[in-house]
Amino acid sequence: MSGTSLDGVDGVLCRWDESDRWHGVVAHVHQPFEADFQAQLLALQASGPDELHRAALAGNALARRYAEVVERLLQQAAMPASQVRAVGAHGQTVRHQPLAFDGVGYTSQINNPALLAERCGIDVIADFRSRDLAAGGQGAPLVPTFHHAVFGDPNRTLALVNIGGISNLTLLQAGLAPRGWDVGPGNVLMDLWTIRHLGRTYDEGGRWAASGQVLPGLLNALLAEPFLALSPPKSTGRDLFHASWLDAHLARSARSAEPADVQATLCAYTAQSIAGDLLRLQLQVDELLVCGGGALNGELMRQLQAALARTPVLSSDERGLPPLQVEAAAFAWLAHQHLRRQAASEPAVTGARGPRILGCCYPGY
Ligand SMILES: Nc1ncnc2c1ncn2[C@@H]1O[C@H](COP(=O)(O)OP(=O)(O)OP(=O)(O)O)[C@@H](O)[C@H]1O
Ligand SMILES: CC(=O)N[C@H]1[C@@H]2OC[C@@H](O2)[C@@H](O)[C@@H]1O[C@H](C)C(=O)O
Repeated sequence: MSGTSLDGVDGVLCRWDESDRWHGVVAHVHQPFEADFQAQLLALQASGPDELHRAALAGNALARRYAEVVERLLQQAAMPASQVRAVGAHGQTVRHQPLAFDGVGYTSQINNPALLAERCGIDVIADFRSRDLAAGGQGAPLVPTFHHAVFGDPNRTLALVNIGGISNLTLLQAGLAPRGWDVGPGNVLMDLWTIRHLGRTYDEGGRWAASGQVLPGLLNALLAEPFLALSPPKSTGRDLFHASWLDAHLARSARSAEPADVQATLCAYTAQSIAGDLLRLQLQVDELLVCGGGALNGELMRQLQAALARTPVLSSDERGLPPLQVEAAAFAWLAHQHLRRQAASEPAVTGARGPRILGCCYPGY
Protein backbone atom coordinates (compact mmCIF):
# COMPACT_ATOMS: atom_id res chain seq x y z
CA MET A 1 0.00 0.00 0.00
CA SER A 2 1.19 3.47 -0.80
CA GLY A 3 -1.34 6.11 0.17
CA THR A 4 -2.06 9.77 -0.30
CA SER A 5 0.52 10.99 2.21
CA LEU A 6 3.18 9.91 -0.34
CA ASP A 7 5.44 8.82 2.53
CA GLY A 8 6.36 5.42 1.08
CA VAL A 9 5.20 1.82 0.88
CA ASP A 10 3.78 -0.25 3.75
CA GLY A 11 3.82 -3.97 3.03
CA VAL A 12 2.39 -6.70 5.23
CA LEU A 13 2.34 -10.45 4.94
CA CYS A 14 -1.00 -11.80 6.17
CA ARG A 15 -2.08 -15.29 7.00
CA TRP A 16 -5.46 -17.01 6.79
CA ASP A 17 -6.05 -20.31 8.57
CA GLU A 18 -7.15 -23.61 6.99
CA SER A 19 -10.79 -22.57 7.29
CA ASP A 20 -10.04 -19.35 5.43
CA ARG A 21 -10.39 -17.27 8.59
CA TRP A 22 -8.27 -14.11 8.90
CA HIS A 23 -5.33 -14.90 11.14
CA GLY A 24 -3.45 -11.59 11.12
CA VAL A 25 -0.20 -9.96 10.08
CA VAL A 26 3.01 -11.99 10.22
CA ALA A 27 5.50 -9.48 8.78
CA HIS A 28 5.58 -5.72 8.12
CA VAL A 29 7.97 -3.60 6.08
CA HIS A 30 7.86 0.18 5.69
CA GLN A 31 9.98 1.51 2.85
CA PRO A 32 10.05 5.32 2.62
CA PHE A 33 10.09 6.99 -0.79
CA GLU A 34 13.29 8.84 -1.71
CA ALA A 35 12.74 12.63 -1.83
CA ASP A 36 13.08 12.83 -5.63
CA PHE A 37 10.56 10.02 -6.25
CA GLN A 38 8.17 11.62 -3.78
CA ALA A 39 8.53 14.89 -5.73
CA GLN A 40 7.75 13.06 -9.00
CA LEU A 41 4.58 11.59 -7.49
CA LEU A 42 3.57 14.95 -6.08
CA ALA A 43 4.04 16.58 -9.49
CA LEU A 44 1.70 13.98 -11.00
CA GLN A 45 -1.16 15.09 -8.73
CA ALA A 46 -1.85 17.98 -11.13
CA SER A 47 -1.66 18.28 -14.89
CA GLY A 48 1.69 19.16 -16.45
CA PRO A 49 3.81 18.55 -19.56
CA ASP A 50 3.89 14.97 -20.88
CA GLU A 51 2.19 13.63 -17.78
CA LEU A 52 1.21 10.32 -19.46
CA HIS A 53 4.88 9.57 -20.06
CA ARG A 54 5.84 10.59 -16.53
CA ALA A 55 2.97 8.60 -15.02
CA ALA A 56 3.92 5.44 -16.95
CA LEU A 57 7.54 5.66 -15.79
CA ALA A 58 6.47 6.42 -12.21
CA GLY A 59 4.18 3.36 -12.36
CA ASN A 60 7.17 1.21 -13.34
CA ALA A 61 9.30 2.73 -10.58
CA LEU A 62 6.51 2.16 -8.03
CA ALA A 63 6.10 -1.49 -9.07
CA ARG A 64 9.86 -2.01 -8.63
CA ARG A 65 9.58 -0.60 -5.11
CA TYR A 66 6.56 -2.83 -4.37
CA ALA A 67 8.63 -5.83 -5.58
CA GLU A 68 11.46 -4.88 -3.19
CA VAL A 69 8.97 -4.68 -0.32
CA VAL A 70 7.59 -8.14 -1.22
CA GLU A 71 11.13 -9.52 -1.26
CA ARG A 72 11.91 -7.97 2.14
CA LEU A 73 8.68 -9.41 3.60
CA LEU A 74 9.54 -12.89 2.36
CA GLN A 75 13.03 -12.59 3.84
CA GLN A 76 11.61 -11.40 7.18
CA ALA A 77 9.18 -14.34 7.30
CA ALA A 78 11.69 -16.82 5.80
CA MET A 79 9.01 -17.83 3.30
CA PRO A 80 9.40 -18.80 -0.36
CA ALA A 81 7.32 -16.89 -2.94
CA SER A 82 5.59 -20.16 -3.84
CA GLN A 83 3.77 -20.10 -0.49
CA VAL A 84 2.20 -16.71 -1.11
CA ARG A 85 -1.19 -16.86 -2.77
CA ALA A 86 -1.29 -13.28 -4.05
CA VAL A 87 -0.05 -9.72 -3.67
CA GLY A 88 -2.64 -6.96 -3.37
CA ALA A 89 -1.15 -3.78 -4.86
CA HIS A 90 -3.18 -0.60 -4.60
CA GLY A 91 -0.99 1.71 -6.72
CA GLN A 92 -0.54 5.43 -6.18
CA THR A 93 -3.62 7.60 -6.47
CA VAL A 94 -2.84 10.60 -8.65
CA ARG A 95 -6.41 11.74 -9.43
CA HIS A 96 -9.75 11.01 -7.81
CA GLN A 97 -12.80 12.40 -9.62
CA PRO A 98 -15.69 10.01 -8.88
CA LEU A 99 -18.97 10.63 -10.68
CA ALA A 100 -17.48 13.76 -12.24
CA PHE A 101 -18.21 15.05 -15.72
CA ASP A 102 -20.02 12.06 -17.24
CA GLY A 103 -21.76 10.41 -14.28
CA VAL A 104 -19.07 7.72 -13.93
CA GLY A 105 -15.95 9.78 -13.43
CA TYR A 106 -12.60 8.18 -12.80
CA THR A 107 -10.03 7.39 -10.18
CA SER A 108 -6.47 6.90 -11.27
CA GLN A 109 -3.91 4.77 -9.42
CA ILE A 110 -0.63 4.56 -11.27
CA ASN A 111 0.99 1.15 -11.03
CA ASN A 112 2.45 -1.61 -13.18
CA PRO A 113 0.96 -4.84 -11.81
CA ALA A 114 2.30 -6.86 -14.75
CA LEU A 115 5.84 -5.80 -13.90
CA LEU A 116 5.24 -6.60 -10.23
CA ALA A 117 3.94 -10.08 -11.16
CA GLU A 118 6.95 -10.59 -13.43
CA ARG A 119 9.37 -9.57 -10.67
CA CYS A 120 7.74 -11.59 -7.86
CA GLY A 121 6.39 -14.64 -9.68
CA ILE A 122 3.25 -14.27 -7.51
CA ASP A 123 -0.29 -13.44 -8.69
CA VAL A 124 -0.93 -9.72 -8.30
CA ILE A 125 -4.38 -8.26 -7.65
CA ALA A 126 -4.60 -4.58 -8.55
CA ASP A 127 -7.02 -1.88 -9.72
CA PHE A 128 -9.37 -2.23 -6.75
CA ARG A 129 -11.44 0.88 -7.28
CA SER A 130 -12.60 1.01 -10.90
CA ARG A 131 -15.35 -1.62 -10.70
CA ASP A 132 -17.12 0.23 -7.94
CA LEU A 133 -17.06 3.40 -10.04
CA ALA A 134 -18.45 1.46 -12.99
CA ALA A 135 -21.31 0.41 -10.70
CA GLY A 136 -22.10 4.04 -9.89
CA GLY A 137 -20.00 4.29 -6.72
CA GLN A 138 -17.17 6.54 -5.61
CA GLY A 139 -14.56 3.76 -5.53
CA ALA A 140 -13.61 4.91 -2.01
CA PRO A 141 -13.32 4.42 0.83
CA LEU A 142 -12.90 0.64 0.53
CA VAL A 143 -11.50 -0.21 3.96
CA PRO A 144 -14.81 -0.20 5.93
CA THR A 145 -15.59 -3.81 4.90
CA PHE A 146 -12.16 -4.87 6.17
CA HIS A 147 -12.68 -2.92 9.40
CA HIS A 148 -16.01 -4.68 9.78
CA ALA A 149 -14.47 -8.13 9.22
CA VAL A 150 -11.54 -7.63 11.59
CA PHE A 151 -12.69 -5.17 14.29
CA GLY A 152 -16.48 -5.69 14.26
CA ASP A 153 -17.94 -6.55 17.68
CA PRO A 154 -21.54 -7.75 18.08
CA ASN A 155 -21.80 -6.10 21.50
CA ARG A 156 -20.39 -2.67 20.81
CA THR A 157 -20.65 0.32 18.51
CA LEU A 158 -17.22 1.19 17.20
CA ALA A 159 -15.80 3.93 15.06
CA LEU A 160 -12.47 3.72 13.27
CA VAL A 161 -10.64 6.57 11.67
CA ASN A 162 -7.75 6.10 9.28
CA ILE A 163 -5.61 9.24 9.44
CA GLY A 164 -3.29 9.00 6.47
CA GLY A 165 -2.94 11.80 3.93
CA ILE A 166 -6.73 12.03 3.91
CA SER A 167 -8.83 10.82 6.84
CA ASN A 168 -11.71 8.40 6.47
CA LEU A 169 -14.16 7.23 9.09
CA THR A 170 -15.85 3.83 9.52
CA LEU A 171 -18.85 3.19 11.76
CA LEU A 172 -19.57 -0.35 12.94
CA GLN A 173 -22.91 -1.02 14.61
CA ALA A 174 -24.03 -4.50 15.55
CA GLY A 175 -26.37 -6.02 12.98
CA LEU A 176 -25.91 -3.21 10.46
CA ALA A 177 -23.79 -2.89 7.35
CA PRO A 178 -20.66 -0.82 7.93
CA ARG A 179 -20.89 2.86 7.15
CA GLY A 180 -17.95 5.01 6.10
CA TRP A 181 -16.84 8.12 4.24
CA ASP A 182 -13.89 10.43 3.74
CA VAL A 183 -13.83 13.17 6.35
CA GLY A 184 -11.26 15.55 4.87
CA PRO A 185 -7.55 16.12 5.32
CA GLY A 186 -5.61 13.83 7.63
CA ASN A 187 -1.90 14.65 7.59
CA VAL A 188 -1.66 16.10 4.11
CA LEU A 189 -1.82 19.78 5.12
CA MET A 190 0.30 19.36 8.25
CA ASP A 191 2.94 17.52 6.19
CA LEU A 192 3.16 20.16 3.49
CA TRP A 193 3.45 22.94 6.08
CA THR A 194 6.17 21.02 7.97
CA ILE A 195 8.18 20.44 4.79
CA ARG A 196 7.86 24.10 3.86
CA HIS A 197 8.95 25.51 7.22
CA LEU A 198 11.08 22.84 8.94
CA GLY A 199 12.35 20.92 5.91
CA ARG A 200 11.15 17.70 7.55
CA THR A 201 8.59 15.32 6.03
CA TYR A 202 6.25 15.36 9.05
CA ASP A 203 5.79 16.89 12.49
CA GLU A 204 7.12 14.13 14.76
CA GLY A 205 4.56 13.42 17.48
CA GLY A 206 2.81 16.69 16.61
CA ARG A 207 5.33 18.51 18.83
CA TRP A 208 5.58 21.55 16.54
CA ALA A 209 1.78 21.82 16.44
CA ALA A 210 1.70 21.59 20.24
CA SER A 211 4.10 24.56 20.47
CA GLY A 212 1.70 26.90 18.62
CA GLN A 213 -1.61 28.61 19.35
CA VAL A 214 -4.72 27.73 17.33
CA LEU A 215 -5.87 30.65 15.12
CA PRO A 216 -9.69 30.68 15.48
CA GLY A 217 -10.33 32.76 12.32
CA LEU A 218 -8.30 30.42 10.16
CA LEU A 219 -9.76 27.33 11.81
CA ASN A 220 -13.33 28.48 11.19
CA ALA A 221 -12.53 29.32 7.57
CA LEU A 222 -11.04 25.85 7.03
CA LEU A 223 -14.00 24.19 8.75
CA ALA A 224 -16.34 26.02 6.34
CA GLU A 225 -14.95 23.98 3.39
CA PRO A 226 -18.14 22.74 1.64
CA PHE A 227 -16.82 19.15 1.30
CA LEU A 228 -17.05 18.77 5.09
CA ALA A 229 -20.78 19.51 5.06
CA LEU A 230 -21.64 17.03 2.28
CA SER A 231 -23.61 13.94 3.22
CA PRO A 232 -22.12 10.53 2.40
CA PRO A 233 -21.31 8.89 0.08
CA LYS A 234 -18.30 11.11 -0.27
CA SER A 235 -14.60 10.77 -0.96
CA THR A 236 -11.80 13.17 -1.69
CA GLY A 237 -8.06 13.53 -2.13
CA ARG A 238 -5.22 15.82 -3.05
CA ASP A 239 -7.43 16.99 -5.95
CA LEU A 240 -9.13 19.23 -3.36
CA PHE A 241 -6.77 19.50 -0.38
CA HIS A 242 -3.56 20.80 -1.96
CA ALA A 243 -1.03 23.58 -1.34
CA SER A 244 -2.93 26.22 -3.35
CA TRP A 245 -6.12 25.49 -1.37
CA LEU A 246 -4.23 26.13 1.87
CA ASP A 247 -2.39 29.17 0.52
CA ALA A 248 -5.65 30.78 -0.59
CA HIS A 249 -7.04 30.37 2.95
CA LEU A 250 -3.86 31.73 4.52
CA ALA A 251 -3.92 34.77 2.24
CA ARG A 252 -7.51 35.51 3.32
CA SER A 253 -7.47 34.58 7.00
CA ALA A 254 -3.90 34.41 8.35
CA ARG A 255 -1.62 36.55 6.21
CA SER A 256 1.21 37.13 8.71
CA ALA A 257 0.63 34.25 11.11
CA GLU A 258 3.48 32.48 12.87
CA PRO A 259 4.19 29.13 11.16
CA ALA A 260 3.84 27.22 14.46
CA ASP A 261 0.38 28.73 14.98
CA VAL A 262 -0.67 27.65 11.48
CA GLN A 263 0.57 24.12 12.28
CA ALA A 264 -1.42 24.13 15.53
CA THR A 265 -4.48 25.21 13.55
CA LEU A 266 -4.01 22.51 10.88
CA CYS A 267 -3.74 19.89 13.61
CA ALA A 268 -6.92 21.23 15.24
CA TYR A 269 -8.60 21.21 11.81
CA THR A 270 -7.92 17.49 11.33
CA ALA A 271 -9.06 16.66 14.87
CA GLN A 272 -12.20 18.81 14.75
CA SER A 273 -13.33 17.64 11.33
CA ILE A 274 -13.16 14.01 12.50
CA ALA A 275 -14.78 14.73 15.87
CA GLY A 276 -17.42 16.91 14.20
CA ASP A 277 -18.54 14.07 11.93
CA LEU A 278 -18.83 11.72 14.90
CA LEU A 279 -20.66 14.19 17.14
CA ARG A 280 -23.17 15.04 14.40
CA LEU A 281 -24.23 11.38 14.34
CA GLN A 282 -25.57 11.72 17.89
CA LEU A 283 -24.74 8.10 18.49
CA GLN A 284 -23.23 6.49 21.57
CA VAL A 285 -19.91 5.20 20.21
CA ASP A 286 -18.11 2.88 22.63
CA GLU A 287 -14.67 3.69 21.29
CA LEU A 288 -12.84 5.38 18.45
CA LEU A 289 -9.91 3.36 17.10
CA VAL A 290 -7.31 5.39 15.25
CA CYS A 291 -5.12 3.90 12.54
CA GLY A 292 -2.79 5.34 9.90
CA GLY A 293 0.23 7.50 10.67
CA GLY A 294 -1.94 10.08 12.45
CA ALA A 295 -2.20 7.65 15.39
CA LEU A 296 1.50 8.42 16.03
CA ASN A 297 0.82 12.15 16.30
CA GLY A 298 0.39 12.55 20.06
CA GLU A 299 -0.94 16.11 19.80
CA LEU A 300 -3.58 15.08 17.25
CA MET A 301 -4.63 12.16 19.48
CA ARG A 302 -4.83 14.49 22.48
CA GLN A 303 -7.03 16.95 20.57
CA LEU A 304 -9.28 14.15 19.30
CA GLN A 305 -9.76 12.89 22.84
CA ALA A 306 -10.46 16.43 24.09
CA ALA A 307 -13.10 16.96 21.39
CA LEU A 308 -14.76 13.58 22.06
CA ALA A 309 -14.72 13.73 25.84
CA ARG A 310 -17.09 10.78 26.39
CA THR A 311 -15.68 8.42 23.77
CA PRO A 312 -12.34 6.70 24.50
CA VAL A 313 -9.86 7.36 21.66
CA LEU A 314 -7.37 4.51 21.22
CA SER A 315 -4.69 3.50 18.76
CA SER A 316 -5.65 0.41 16.70
CA ASP A 317 -2.57 -1.15 18.34
CA GLU A 318 -4.67 -1.61 21.46
CA ARG A 319 -7.03 -3.83 19.44
CA GLY A 320 -4.27 -5.94 17.96
CA LEU A 321 -3.23 -4.22 14.74
CA PRO A 322 -0.54 -1.50 14.70
CA PRO A 323 -1.70 1.70 12.96
CA LEU A 324 0.79 1.54 10.09
CA GLN A 325 -0.30 -2.00 9.20
CA VAL A 326 -4.05 -1.53 8.98
CA GLU A 327 -4.35 -0.07 5.48
CA ALA A 328 -1.84 -2.49 3.94
CA ALA A 329 -3.61 -5.40 5.64
CA ALA A 330 -6.89 -4.12 4.19
CA PHE A 331 -5.53 -4.49 0.66
CA ALA A 332 -4.24 -8.00 1.41
CA TRP A 333 -7.76 -8.78 2.64
CA LEU A 334 -9.31 -7.24 -0.47
CA ALA A 335 -6.97 -9.35 -2.63
CA HIS A 336 -8.07 -12.42 -0.67
CA GLN A 337 -11.71 -11.52 -1.29
CA HIS A 338 -10.95 -11.27 -5.00
CA LEU A 339 -9.41 -14.75 -5.04
CA ARG A 340 -12.53 -16.13 -3.36
CA ARG A 341 -14.71 -14.25 -5.86
CA GLN A 342 -16.38 -12.50 -2.96
CA ALA A 343 -17.78 -9.00 -3.35
CA ALA A 344 -15.82 -6.62 -1.14
CA SER A 345 -17.38 -3.22 -1.69
CA GLU A 346 -20.14 -1.85 0.50
CA PRO A 347 -22.80 0.07 -1.46
CA ALA A 348 -23.89 1.91 1.72
CA VAL A 349 -20.38 3.38 1.79
CA THR A 350 -19.49 4.05 -1.83
CA GLY A 351 -22.99 4.63 -3.20
CA ALA A 352 -22.66 1.91 -5.86
CA ARG A 353 -25.67 0.01 -7.21
CA GLY A 354 -24.51 -3.13 -5.44
CA PRO A 355 -21.54 -4.97 -3.95
CA ARG A 356 -18.92 -6.01 -6.51
CA ILE A 357 -15.85 -8.25 -6.74
CA LEU A 358 -12.99 -5.75 -6.73
CA GLY A 359 -9.67 -5.89 -8.56
CA CYS A 360 -8.09 -7.62 -11.47
CA CYS A 361 -5.62 -10.53 -11.42
CA TYR A 362 -2.21 -10.53 -13.15
CA PRO A 363 -0.98 -14.14 -12.97
CA GLY A 364 2.48 -14.59 -11.50
CA TYR A 365 3.57 -17.20 -14.08
N1 LIG B 1 5.76 9.62 14.45
C1 LIG B 1 4.87 10.36 13.77
N2 LIG B 1 4.46 11.55 14.25
C2 LIG B 1 3.57 12.31 13.57
N3 LIG B 1 3.05 11.96 12.39
C3 LIG B 1 3.42 10.79 11.86
C4 LIG B 1 4.34 9.92 12.51
N4 LIG B 1 4.53 8.82 11.73
C5 LIG B 1 3.74 9.00 10.64
N5 LIG B 1 3.10 10.17 10.71
C6 LIG B 1 2.19 10.76 9.72
O1 LIG B 1 1.52 9.72 9.03
C7 LIG B 1 1.68 9.89 7.62
C8 LIG B 1 1.67 8.54 6.95
O2 LIG B 1 0.48 7.89 7.29
P1 LIG B 1 -0.07 6.69 6.45
O3 LIG B 1 1.05 5.80 6.05
O4 LIG B 1 -1.18 6.11 7.22
O5 LIG B 1 -0.63 7.47 5.17
P2 LIG B 1 -1.10 6.93 3.75
O6 LIG B 1 -1.37 5.49 3.83
O7 LIG B 1 -0.10 7.40 2.78
O8 LIG B 1 -2.42 7.78 3.50
P3 LIG B 1 -3.95 7.40 3.10
O9 LIG B 1 -4.54 6.65 4.23
O10 LIG B 1 -4.55 8.75 2.93
O11 LIG B 1 -3.91 6.61 1.84
C9 LIG B 1 2.97 10.68 7.45
O12 LIG B 1 2.98 11.41 6.26
C10 LIG B 1 2.95 11.57 8.69
O13 LIG B 1 2.22 12.73 8.45
C1 LIG C 1 -8.87 7.42 -4.11
C2 LIG C 1 -8.04 7.07 -2.93
O1 LIG C 1 -6.93 6.60 -3.08
N1 LIG C 1 -8.58 7.29 -1.74
C3 LIG C 1 -7.91 6.95 -0.49
C4 LIG C 1 -7.45 8.21 0.23
O2 LIG C 1 -6.77 7.88 1.44
C5 LIG C 1 -7.75 7.84 2.49
C6 LIG C 1 -9.03 8.14 1.80
O3 LIG C 1 -8.58 8.93 0.69
C7 LIG C 1 -9.73 6.88 1.24
O4 LIG C 1 -10.83 7.28 0.48
C8 LIG C 1 -8.83 6.08 0.30
O5 LIG C 1 -8.06 5.11 0.93
C9 LIG C 1 -8.56 4.12 1.78
C10 LIG C 1 -7.53 3.11 1.98
C11 LIG C 1 -9.85 3.42 1.32
O6 LIG C 1 -10.12 3.27 0.15
O7 LIG C 1 -10.57 2.97 2.20
